[in-house]
Amino acid sequence: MAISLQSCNVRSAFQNSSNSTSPHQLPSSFNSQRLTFPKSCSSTLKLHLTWGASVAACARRSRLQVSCNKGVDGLVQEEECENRESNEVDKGLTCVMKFGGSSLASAERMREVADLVCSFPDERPVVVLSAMGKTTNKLLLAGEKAVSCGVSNTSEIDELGFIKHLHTRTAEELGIDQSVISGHLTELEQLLKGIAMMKELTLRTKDYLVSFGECMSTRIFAAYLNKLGVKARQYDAFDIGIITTDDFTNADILEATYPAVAKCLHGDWIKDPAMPIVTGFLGKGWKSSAITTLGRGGSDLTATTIGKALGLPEIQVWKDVDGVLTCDPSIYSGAKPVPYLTFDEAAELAYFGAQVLHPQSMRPAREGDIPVRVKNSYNPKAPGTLITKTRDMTEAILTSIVLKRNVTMLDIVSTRMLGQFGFLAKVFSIFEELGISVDVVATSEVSISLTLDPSKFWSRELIQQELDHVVEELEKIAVVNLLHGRSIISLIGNVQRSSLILEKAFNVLRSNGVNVQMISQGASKVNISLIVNDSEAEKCVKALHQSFFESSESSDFILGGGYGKASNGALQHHT
Ligand SMILES: Nc1ncnc2c1ncn2[C@@H]1O[C@H](COP(=O)(O)OP(=O)(O)O)[C@@H](O)[C@H]1O
Ligand SMILES: N[C@@H](CC(=O)OP(=O)(O)O)C(=O)O
Repeated sequence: MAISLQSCNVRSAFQNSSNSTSPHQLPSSFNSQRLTFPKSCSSTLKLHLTWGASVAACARRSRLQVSCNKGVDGLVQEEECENRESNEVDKGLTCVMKFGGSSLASAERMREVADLVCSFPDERPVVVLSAMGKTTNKLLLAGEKAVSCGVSNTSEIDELGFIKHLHTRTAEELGIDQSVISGHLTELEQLLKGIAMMKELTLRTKDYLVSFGECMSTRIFAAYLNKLGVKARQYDAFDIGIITTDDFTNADILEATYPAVAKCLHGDWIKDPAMPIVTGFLGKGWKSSAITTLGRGGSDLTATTIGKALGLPEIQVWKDVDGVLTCDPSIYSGAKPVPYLTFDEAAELAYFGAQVLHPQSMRPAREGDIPVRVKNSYNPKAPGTLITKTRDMTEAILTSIVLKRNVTMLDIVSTRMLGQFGFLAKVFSIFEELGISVDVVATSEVSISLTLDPSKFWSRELIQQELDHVVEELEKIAVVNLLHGRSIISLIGNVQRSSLILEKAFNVLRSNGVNVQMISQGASKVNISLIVNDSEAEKCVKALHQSFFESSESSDFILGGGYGKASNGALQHHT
């Protein structure tokens, strides 16, 4: 019998639990990755493991059943590994399939998604669902209206009517009992009345409010699968151990989540196999025990978190496009699917604003080294995008172009009151004190250019008063120029070929008469960011796309001057 421990560390010795007083029985061979036990050792074993990765992951890979005996919060867990190469375990869960709101807009779409889920006979997926269509936006709007409309008018809020109609009609068209969602619809209306009474919508209440979307879509979908004869079980993420910080509307997943989710989903599967249908986007604050959300688009993160917790071999994220595209199709309809990406490229793309993936969603997949496939639920035959740790970069130049609009830029030039270290340290300490995040930075000895993103959807909005305060503080040590209405164009690709990318990009921009105001190449080595005026940004993306992805000609031109390397290694250019 062998257990591949992957990243679990073995802390102490082994015991044959059938005789707990016997001396510790060491495995016949041992290294940090793999334990091999004598053949005779087929009964229940107790292992003392330090959590480094989900023990369920080990179990799946080694086809052993693992169950936690203790809570999820201690570092050292006592595990029982039973050598059960039985059918249930062989037929364990095989992948995560996540469907976003764009895949779940109507009863018709729910039917298609159900067909899709059931169309892979060898797959036994954990299904993660977002709210139907535009439900989350409508819930937020209903909440905002409730603040000022008066208690007696809450029932008349248009968005409440829309949500009720969408969900009751969907249930009706799928032929499932309205009781599956009627309790939630009543509770939603009561919540809106509560908001109207209090005349306030706190972040905590916002999270509770939007949770109704995912709670209802998953209940409808699970009931529909059961009606089709496919045994399914609905789960609310906040009840299965998705434990987060208490940062309402933008919570982070905590480590305790992984063993807790594995214990719950794997345990239930072993006892009574049924397809798990889990709410995306939601969690439970570890201090408050209240419902939290993971930031807009957070169901992608739920999917990768569950994938890592269960150590599943693949995570599928189903969208309404043929995978990750070479740029946002709403900016340029000529965007094409990107067949392969690394986790780093995908994370950078998401961080710099490509709506297709949640910015944090690659982290669990990278940590668990689990491939993520982005597929189109409207066109399942399309190959989609496969995201893995590494890929063949020999031919790669540019992968994707990402545009982030409405960015504020600051040019900060030292008055030389402080030395070089003092200047940089002081500038960044001001941002830290004010809790403002910085996106793109380029520095020289005496100047810093950086961007602040007021529209960043996973952080709070910056208001003018805060910006004025930043400028006031910075002006104590520098001359500051605040520039609104800028865009960041991120060129994601093989930065080993940055000279070629820059030659080509600058040639395109120059021939379009565009002045680049700052450029920065981050330490991640997969992204070069260019800052231009908002008004010129779309034109730039189209021209860059045509040059990089639609022209057969490679770079056979040289662009002279205009940018240099800053002392910190960041490339920079100022107009
Ligand atoms: N580089 C890109 N590749 C693919 N889609 C993109 C890209 N940039 C923006 N998008 C947009 O992201 C959308 C898919 O993401 P999202 O709406 O979050 O899907 P879902 O709700 O299904 O999770 C697409 O419809 C597309 O308009
Ligand atoms: N429903 C949430 C969470 C989510 O992930 O949605 P989607 O998968 O449709 O982007 C939102 O709209 O933000």
